[in-house]
Amino acid sequence: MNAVYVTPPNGPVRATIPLASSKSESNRALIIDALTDFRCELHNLSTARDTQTMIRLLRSDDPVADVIDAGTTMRFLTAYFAVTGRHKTLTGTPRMCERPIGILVDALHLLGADIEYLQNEGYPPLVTKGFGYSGTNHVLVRGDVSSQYISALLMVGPVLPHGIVLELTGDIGSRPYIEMTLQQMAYFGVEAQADWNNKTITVPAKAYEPKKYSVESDWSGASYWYSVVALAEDAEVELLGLKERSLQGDSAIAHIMRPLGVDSTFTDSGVRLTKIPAQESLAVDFTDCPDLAQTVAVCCAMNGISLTLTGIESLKIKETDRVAALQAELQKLGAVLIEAEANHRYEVHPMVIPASATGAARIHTYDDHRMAMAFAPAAMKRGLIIEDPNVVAKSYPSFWDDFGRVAGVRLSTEI
Ligand SMILES: O=C(O)C1=C[C@@H](OP(=O)(O)O)[C@@H](O)[C@H](O)C1
Ligand SMILES: C=C(OP(=O)(O)O)C(=O)O
Repeated sequence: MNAVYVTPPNGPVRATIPLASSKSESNRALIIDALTDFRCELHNLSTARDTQTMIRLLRSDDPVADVIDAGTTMRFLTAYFAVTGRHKTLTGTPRMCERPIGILVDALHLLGADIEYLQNEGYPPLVTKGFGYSGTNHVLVRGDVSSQYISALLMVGPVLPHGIVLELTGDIGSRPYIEMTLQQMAYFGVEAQADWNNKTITVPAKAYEPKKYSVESDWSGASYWYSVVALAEDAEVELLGLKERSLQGDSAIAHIMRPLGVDSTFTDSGVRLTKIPAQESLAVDFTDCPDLAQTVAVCCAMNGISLTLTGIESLKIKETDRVAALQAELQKLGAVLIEAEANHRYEVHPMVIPASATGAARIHTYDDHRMAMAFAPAAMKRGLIIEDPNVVAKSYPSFWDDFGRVAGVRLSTEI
């Protein structure tokens, strides 16, 4: 499918959505399971390509592990293969080979891992060649580039002879993902001590306990449905399998979307979204929840809400440079995203350019699942074409099936 044409609903939106499960939780559970020699019983693992790739690569004897475009899979497997002394080449898409990994590899080197870069220093592809404990278990790791390096080190920490002590430097981004890692480790019997004031996390040397574990539905995937409800004239949507008290930091979408006009009522089966009046402007710090930034930016742009965004620096090193991608595509909807100050404050100004002057909106998705899914809800207001729609397979393979089930939204493939 080259593109999909999405048209606005012709009546009220009523839908019950069985969400995909979280790829973040799944990928952590899979690494921990591997460290118990696959003795856990994992339920409701995500169908996301990132998770399916993790499952395949953990079980494979192939000397080359191609993670495709999965950041967590690349970072978590690098630590796992390194510390377990495996000889593996880790590679991925051209974009994956532009996403930095030097901070993690430096830390693993210090612990005693033998890792070599195959092309560019600090970037995949790389090869893990063996492990001889250095005697050092105390490592300094920057906290302001990607939390995935920290999660990767924490999960392999218990199998090192003296555990691991991580001292985080700089601001800490995506901290809820680090907390998710610590909570999943605790569930499997390894209690780490996190001292957030001193930015130090101490993990004991201890075997994980093999257990049953069931993965929750994906709050990041839920965000697109919040945007649908905010943008549709009349909407009520129920999202199944979500919990109010979640391991996932992206559950923050429930609070962020309230001033944007969406109320959340938690039920035994999930959460029901209904419409309430929206504010005219909003400021959101995305430091803890970077994956929500695109959804909220598009939602505000389409609903005439001025948005101030902070904490979005990490967006530049994700599946694409998401700041640049948003800037280019929001323009097609008549809105602009500008860097307001050099101190990383950005603003979305909705509808600066009259819709009549912008022509048919054909949204380019930049090999980024979240570009496709963040822009799709704009179809509540106007017809649009989303290019390369299958990109959603990375985290939410059934996204278009679910979207097509929304009453009155018509999807047609466009060649
Ligand atoms: O650990 C995880 O599961 C993730 C951490 C975040 O990355 P950063 O820590 O690089 O921001 C997030 O953007 C990504 O989608 C998933
Ligand atoms: C950034 C993301 O994933 P990753 O870094 O794991 O590729 C994402 O899913 O938005």
